[in-house]
Amino acid sequence: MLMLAGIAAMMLPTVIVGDYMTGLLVQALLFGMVALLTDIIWGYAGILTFASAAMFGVGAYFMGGAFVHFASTPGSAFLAVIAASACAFITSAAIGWLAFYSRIRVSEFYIAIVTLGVSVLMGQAILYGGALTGGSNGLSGFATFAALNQHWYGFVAALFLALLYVSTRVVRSDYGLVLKAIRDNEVRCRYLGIDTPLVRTVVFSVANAAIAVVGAVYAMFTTVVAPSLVSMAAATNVLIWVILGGRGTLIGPALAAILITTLTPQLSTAFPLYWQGFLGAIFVLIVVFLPQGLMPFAIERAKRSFQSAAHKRPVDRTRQTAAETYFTRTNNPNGISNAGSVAKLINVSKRFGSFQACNDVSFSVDRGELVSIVGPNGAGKTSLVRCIADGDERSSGSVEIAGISIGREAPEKVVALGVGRKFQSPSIFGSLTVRDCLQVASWRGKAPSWWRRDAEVRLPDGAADVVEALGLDEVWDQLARDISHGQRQALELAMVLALEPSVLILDEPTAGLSTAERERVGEVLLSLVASRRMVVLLIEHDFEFVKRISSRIVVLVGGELVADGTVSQVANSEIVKRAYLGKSHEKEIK
Ligand SMILES: Nc1ncnc2c1ncn2[C@@H]1O[C@H](COP(=O)(O)OP(=O)(O)OP(=O)(O)O)[C@@H](O)[C@H]1O
Repeated sequence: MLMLAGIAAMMLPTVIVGDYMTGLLVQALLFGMVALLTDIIWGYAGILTFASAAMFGVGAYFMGGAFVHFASTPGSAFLAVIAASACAFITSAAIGWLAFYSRIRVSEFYIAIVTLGVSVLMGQAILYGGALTGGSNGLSGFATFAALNQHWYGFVAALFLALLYVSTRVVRSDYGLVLKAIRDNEVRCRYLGIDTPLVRTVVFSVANAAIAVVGAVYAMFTTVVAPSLVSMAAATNVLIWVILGGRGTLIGPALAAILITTLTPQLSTAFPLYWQGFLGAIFVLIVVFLPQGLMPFAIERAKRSFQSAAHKRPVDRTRQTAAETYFTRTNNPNGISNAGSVAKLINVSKRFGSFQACNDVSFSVDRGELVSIVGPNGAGKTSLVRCIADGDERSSGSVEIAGISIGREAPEKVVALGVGRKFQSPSIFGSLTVRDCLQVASWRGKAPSWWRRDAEVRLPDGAADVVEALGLDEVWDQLARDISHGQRQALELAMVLALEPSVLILDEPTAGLSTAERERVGEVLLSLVASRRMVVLLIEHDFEFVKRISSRIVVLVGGELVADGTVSQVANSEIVKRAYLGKSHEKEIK
């Protein structure tokens, strides 16, 4: 019903404007769809792509080619759509593989360059495609389905609304939450077990296949396909629509594309000399003064006026309930191996060029041990734990988790073995609420829904304890970037605990916390070690705290392991007093 009402509303302009303008609106809606899909790729999956115009061109040329070289029948149109979307999907998957998976490991930034290169290649293939593509003249004048512009408009408006509906559902679903999390902090996502290269490649490929379908519809409607469709100017135009409309808003880029496409013929006729310059000036002004784009600006303004109106209403205290009403506790211990050593390091070394950050470090940790790794600044503590959480980090040696070597596995695969890592500076998702951060963490690598949003956050006991003990329930609906440093530390700790790791790596988890909060973190850790028989590897500078909660202490100095023993053994060790704390601290150790 809503869809029909939407189409009816969208049909209104065709009653008012003439046939020419209706035709222009059809094209504008098609470009609006391209802008919206590009926004999903760039604004949500964080892939700056120059390939949208090329994918659009692929669809248009497949359709034009099918109609010119075969027949203008529904059957050939259907086959052209299938072939075009398959071609766009496979090309995009290849780009994704090259950028995220291959041994070449094209860096994040260079995916933009790869898409640019692929666009240029496609443009050249079309230009020199001979009779198949019509060369520089393109393909034109082919027979298509006889329909009035108004009918085309109805069909394309329905497509537009369907795409808008599906896209909105997807970005508001659990999957959309993962996309936002990846856009915010991809590294944290990988350390939560999310296969971000796969997620991004899938989104890139599916959205590009959809863009090719839009291109095919464009060819059916206009009966003209020309190399200009895949030119650099066309590629840049798509990005301009997205920037002007506002990345990550879906409707914003679509509206920008529709507005610019419909205004261009009129304004370029009225002001032939100034129109392009005028558009360029608007673009520069928006990039400088509204870098988020027009739509987020409008939404922000609307929100502010709504909030100031809401401010005048009395606060509804019944909403300020404890977080327990928002999350449920789960208890699914992830089956820690019965093998004695849960974490085993064998001759682990880490080099940065010629600099040796860790040298032949070997030790193992058994279930139920809380081992603190201590040492002076620059001793190699963080470098060492990075080697445990990411198979690609160490230069030599091996790491085993519950008897299984981590090999050269990426962090998301090491997480699946039971390793959870908290970073030195809190690594969270700033633009998500505390609740959403915990929800993303609570999926533990399971595939989130593309269509629905889970209303419930299910947290295991350890994470739930941190939420309650460190007051995260009080900031449950606040954006993570707006909470205090201590709360961010607590949030990251709770996120990592939501993974129910068998090996928990904590890099200075209490930095920035008050003494009382430190005590509470210590209690939570001790209870996890006692009740879950978890392994905790803790990097901590506060030696008093270390002494109180550790079952063992490992000391690193200059990348070498210089001591490994119980608290009393290490605290009384001469080498540790000299190398780690210095003579003046001897009293403190005792
Ligand atoms: N990416 C890098 N490139 C080059 N050198 C690095 C890199 N990361 C760390 N290092 C160097 O490796 C050494 C060990 O660093 P690391 O961060 O592991 O020490 P740390 O014991 O954790 O220190 P802190 O207690 O200050 O965090 C330092 O000298 C550091 O400068």
